[in-house]
Amino acid sequence: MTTSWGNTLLIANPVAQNGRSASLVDRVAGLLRGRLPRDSFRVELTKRAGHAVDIAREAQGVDTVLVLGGDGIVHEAANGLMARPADDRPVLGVIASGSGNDFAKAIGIPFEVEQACETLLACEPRSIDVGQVNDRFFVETLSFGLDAAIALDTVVRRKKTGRTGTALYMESGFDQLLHHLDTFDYALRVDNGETKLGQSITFAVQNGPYYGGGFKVCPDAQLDDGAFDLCIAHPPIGVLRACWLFLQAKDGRHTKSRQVEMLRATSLHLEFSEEPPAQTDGERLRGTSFDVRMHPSALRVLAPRFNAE
Ligand SMILES: Nc1ncnc2c1ncn2[C@@H]1O[C@H](COP(=O)(O)OP(=O)(O)OP(=O)(O)O)[C@@H](O)[C@H]1O
Repeated sequence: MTTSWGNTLLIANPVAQNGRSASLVDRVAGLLRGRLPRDSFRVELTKRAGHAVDIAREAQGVDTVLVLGGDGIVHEAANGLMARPADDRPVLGVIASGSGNDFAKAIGIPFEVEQACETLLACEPRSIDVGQVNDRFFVETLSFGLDAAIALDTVVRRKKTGRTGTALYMESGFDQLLHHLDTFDYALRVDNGETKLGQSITFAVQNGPYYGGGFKVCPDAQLDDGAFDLCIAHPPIGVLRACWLFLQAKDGRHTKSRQVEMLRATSLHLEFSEEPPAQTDGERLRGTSFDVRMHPSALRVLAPRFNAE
């Protein structure tokens, strides 16, 4: 079987999903070695947080970078690849073995690793847009406030309990909803228009539709439409109403609520009066001032389809 992959590097995060990912590396490597031309495939394990950025940025003579891990390792590899000139940017492929795997879901990669490898081997590269917030790139999600607090809380909770996925996000979600329903004052300028002041409980800027282990916060977000979809939940929202909206968001049914504002943008400037909890692709982000811009069709990914159900 021939693929269009060329020289292929697998970057594997052995600590993803509380270390369960480590046991998958040999399985994936064995499977792919058997299907790719001799000497065209090698594996590198990450040794520390941030390592995948360096590996992806510095890989020489590589045409395709595959990652094995969660949204964090996808985020890091994408940042490494985006630091390279566009004409020397390998294609990205994802084998999901993380806890949330929102990006893999958005590009239609199955979560079972053998199926993921078969799917990747059968598909051609497709271009996706990449977002940038200050000096960081992101492929799926950027959010501030309650939902970011939930995403960050899941990391702590997962280490304690070993739980993962939607169940974990639900557990963190209800805890944050009951105890940290905070409001953040913001000033927002969309596409160089007028600056508008507002208050938010959650503020999401999505490239793809998912965050938080499959919550469809912006159901219409498309990875290849050259624009961000925004979802802003405005106060006042009581605890019961917030819990209801949270459950609705699992299937993207929250968007018609009167407290929820949906927007589209290709660039935005966002200032908060105090530092909110913030995440991008599930990784913590710090600060109060955020410039967000779009890089249309900047990265090629191995994807059978976009925005899988
Ligand atoms: N060898 C390593 N040692 C410690 N941390 C690492 C190592 N390699 C990567 N990391 C860090 O692990 C974190 C989590 O990685 P990843 O997202 O792949 O798994 P996950 O958290 O289980 O999945 P998800 O993000 O989908 O919930 C990232 O912040 C990454 O920087």
